[in-house]
Amino acid sequence: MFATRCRALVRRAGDMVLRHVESKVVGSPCGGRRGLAIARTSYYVKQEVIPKNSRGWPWTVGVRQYTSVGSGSGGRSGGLAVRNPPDMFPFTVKGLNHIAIAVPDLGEASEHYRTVFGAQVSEPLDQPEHGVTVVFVHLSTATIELLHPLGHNSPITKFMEKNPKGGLHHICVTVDDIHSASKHMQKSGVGVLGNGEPKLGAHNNPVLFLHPKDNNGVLFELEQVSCAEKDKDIDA
Ligand SMILES: C[C@@H](C(=O)O)C(=O)SCCNC(=O)CCNC(=O)[C@H](O)C(C)(C)COP(=O)(O)OP(=O)(O)OC[C@H]1O[C@@H](n2cnc3c(N)ncnc32)[C@H](O)[C@@H]1OP(=O)(O)O
Repeated sequence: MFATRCRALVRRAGDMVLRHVESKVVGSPCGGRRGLAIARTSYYVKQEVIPKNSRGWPWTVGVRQYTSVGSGSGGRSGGLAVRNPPDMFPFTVKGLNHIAIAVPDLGEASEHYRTVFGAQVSEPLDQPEHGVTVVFVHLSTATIELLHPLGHNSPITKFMEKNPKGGLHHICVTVDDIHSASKHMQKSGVGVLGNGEPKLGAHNNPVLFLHPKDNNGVLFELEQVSCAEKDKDIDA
């Protein structure tokens, strides 16, 4: 019922939006309870489907961002012409997961974000597989991961030597299919660090890192987040 109404509604808004919304909402493997559908929709497609209760329609379609549209030639966003990713793109970036900052003193940094930014901060968590200890700083919709070297072979040791006061270390984005993402990166000439196989990260999800020299000098982490986990976030 939800899928049918959504399809019918979206059809009114044009072919490009129809294809996008169908692939993300109607075809979503995370489909389920209707009450969550709106929240899930706006999460996946970045506000392209906006809840609205006028004229008996539960939703209306508004075009805000077109960065994750999977097909069609493009559209307009905020008055600017935008181009869509290639057709049949092999994976989807669902959004920003966290931004990591390497710090020389975890306790001091946690206290800084707690008392200066008013953030909720977690206890330090050792990640021996990754050679770091992390603290999560929760800032409403954004999470900062504070990093400090752990053990003798930490991958962030050199970074700390070059940036003794700390610095922006990496950006982590959530993806729906980390194996497809990894294959696509390698095909595109982007170096996947390590042996190319995902490891479990601090959230117990599979993660991979991409070489900074292939991404404008920025180290990227990809984290695959399961549907169940997203539902937990939406419920919270
Ligand atoms: C717990 C988990 C989670 O979130 O779930 C985590 O966060 S684990 C977080 C920690 N784990 C990781 O970072 C894993 C992936 N990282 C790595 O494999 C390594 O850190 C590399 C990125 C390959 C860098 O290795 P290393 O520092 O030993 O090599 P290197 O000094 O020769 O660096 C090679 C070039 O990359 C640059 N470089 C190094 N680290 C960088 C960074 N974080 N951001 C931007 N550029 C960076 C260096 O300046 C250098 O540039 P020039 O050549 O121009 O001088």
